[in-house]
Amino acid sequence: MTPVTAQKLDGSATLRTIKAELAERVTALRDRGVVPGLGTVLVGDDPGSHWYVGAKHKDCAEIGIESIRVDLPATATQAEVEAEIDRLNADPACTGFLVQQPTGLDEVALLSRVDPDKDVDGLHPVSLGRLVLGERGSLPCTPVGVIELLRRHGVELAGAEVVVVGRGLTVGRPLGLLLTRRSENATAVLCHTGTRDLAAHTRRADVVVAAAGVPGIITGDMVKPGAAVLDVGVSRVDGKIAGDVADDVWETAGWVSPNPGGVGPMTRAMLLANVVGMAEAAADAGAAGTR
Ligand SMILES: Nc1nc(=O)c2c([nH]1)NC[C@@H]1CN(c3ccc(C(=O)N[C@@H](CCC(=O)O)C(=O)O)cc3)C=[N+]21
Repeated sequence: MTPVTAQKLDGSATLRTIKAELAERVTALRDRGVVPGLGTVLVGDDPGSHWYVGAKHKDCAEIGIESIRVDLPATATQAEVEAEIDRLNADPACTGFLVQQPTGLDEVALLSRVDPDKDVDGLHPVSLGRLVLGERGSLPCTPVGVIELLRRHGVELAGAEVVVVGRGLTVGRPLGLLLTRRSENATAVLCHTGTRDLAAHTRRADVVVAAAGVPGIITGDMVKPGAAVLDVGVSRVDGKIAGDVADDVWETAGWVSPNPGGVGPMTRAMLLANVVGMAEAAADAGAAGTR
């Protein structure tokens, strides 16, 4: 066995820290008479999706956020899911909500139906448009979780070369936009299935974010010594979670965010942060309106 040299980017521990910080903000909101409430809409019986939704409600309960859980059978139609979205849009007890993906339905249509001011996933077209324009809005949870995990472990992004592997809507695409903001100042390279020489890109990178969903696609020989490597890929192989990062990466990298225990818990942390932040924004807008 070659020795492990990398330090862990510990998403589970960071989630606990962030929950403690957010619990104080929830208490302050409740003191102002505002109770944050997270809604979820889950369709079907995918075991992963059930686990994620359950974890999100447990997180909420721990820090004083109320939750409204809507579970629909796999046979639910587009119109039935849209009716639930309309109900949550109108429900004052629900300060933010998400439609758990995948649903097997037209997801862009579902996302677009959510009130952008309740879009805690940061994936509504208006939220993504605000991100492109650099305006305030809710931000997508997984890519922000990646950035927050690096920041809280002191891994510098300013001036760094970051290679993102994967161009999906929930991770790679928005992560490129976030990293190139002035506040992050990273150089972002988005690699994907059309990339001619993936290893040539990852070997230059100070930070590699593996979000391809291909088990073991990033191997030790593809990583610069000392680089930070974040495993975002989630595949299930023989019922076990398999990430995009091969075990030998721990021998070369300086930092590794494992899967599980890395970016997954950070996604939950950033969802909670969005719920609290949007409830604060709504409370401030309400207070301004009554002055
Ligand atoms: N509208 C929508 N919003 C989402 O935020 C969303 C979604 N759809 N669809 C699916 C993905 C996936 N996702 C995860 C959340 C937590 C963990 C997580 O905390 N995982 C644990 C353990 C996982 C396990 O043991 O099964 C860990 O990494 O340590 C992982 C993945 C949110 N997603």
